[in-house]
Amino acid sequence: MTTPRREAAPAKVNLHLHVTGRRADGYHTLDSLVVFAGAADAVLAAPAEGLGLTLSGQEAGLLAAEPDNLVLRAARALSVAAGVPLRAALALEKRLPVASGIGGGSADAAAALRALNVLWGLGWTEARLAEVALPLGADIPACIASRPCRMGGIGEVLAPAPRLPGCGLVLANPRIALATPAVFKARHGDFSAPAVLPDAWPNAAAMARDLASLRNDLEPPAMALCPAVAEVLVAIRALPGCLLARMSGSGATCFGLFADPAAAAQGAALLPAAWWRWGGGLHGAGEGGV
Ligand SMILES: C[C@](O)(CO)[C@H](O)COP(=O)(O)OP(=O)(O)OC[C@H]1O[C@@H](n2ccc(N)nc2=O)[C@H](O)[C@@H]1O
Ligand SMILES: Nc1ncnc2c1ncn2[C@@H]1O[C@H](COP(=O)(O)OP(=O)(O)OP(=O)(O)O)[C@@H](O)[C@H]1O
Repeated sequence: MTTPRREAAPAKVNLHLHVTGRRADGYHTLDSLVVFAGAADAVLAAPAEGLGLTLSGQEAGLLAAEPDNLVLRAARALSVAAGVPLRAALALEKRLPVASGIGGGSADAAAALRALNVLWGLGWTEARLAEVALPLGADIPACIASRPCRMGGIGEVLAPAPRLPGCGLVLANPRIALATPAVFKARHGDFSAPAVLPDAWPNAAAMARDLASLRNDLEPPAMALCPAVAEVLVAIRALPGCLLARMSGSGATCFGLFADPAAAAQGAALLPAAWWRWGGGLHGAGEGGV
């Protein structure tokens, strides 16, 4: 039996998120510094006669009833675009909370595309996969890369991020799902200018200082829809060693920035057990995590 292709689907974290405009089709243009956390789902792809998806993991429950998982939609879109038969046994290990602002569904779709790119022997570039993926979700191009990046356009314009220092992240979600369209709809006020960022930060404290002058423009509307976001931010800010706390994406997950993964893991353990919480390092930084 062939070993299935396994791809990590790490959580996306928007360290800042400025809404810079609104297009005629209703989508918003964004400026965001995006990083990926060690917290991740996983997608496995193995050869099969038809298409199938199995779900496992502690966050799979909410998705079980959905006929159109983003993993299956991504597989169908790639099969059509590449002109190859829709054949794969897919498995999703779901650990990230659903509809929580850390792009779990987008990360899963991106991981499925990367896995099928190999399984089907396509050899496509990330940019070509991203073109297929964008109609399925604005976050998927960034998730295909799963590397720190500066996001522009509606999510499809990706530029290199500043060189990041070693750091730790806490992620916490009050277990309240927030729908992205509702949060964008509830946003009022002017648009923001894109941020001005340096080429590199010497350490996490310097990074936190610069990020503190920026915002997540979706935080106020998300808080109006889900007041628990404010509570999560207060709790993260109070953790020993927390350098900055902010909401990610359209919420309700918030992050805390720490000097290193160990401090973040210790901090996460102090948050209420009723919340989904995680602490560790960036994806690919060889971190642990709780
Ligand atoms: C807010 C972010 O999390 C920041 O990374 C993402 O832009 C959201 O990306 P996503 O969940 O993949 O979003 P999609 O599934 O493409 O869009 C859901 C809905 O959010 C709104 N939306 C999304 C992305 C964007 N740049 N402008 C928008 O206005 C639109 O109403 C859209 O119908
Ligand atoms: N594999 C999947 N994982 C999560 N959600 C999925 C998946 N497949 C389909 N969905 C649907 O997509 C919706 C958005 O889920 P997701 O977890 O990506 O939201 P999000 O974290 O708010 O994303 P973003 O940060 O990109 O706005 C869910 O409400 C769910 O109905």
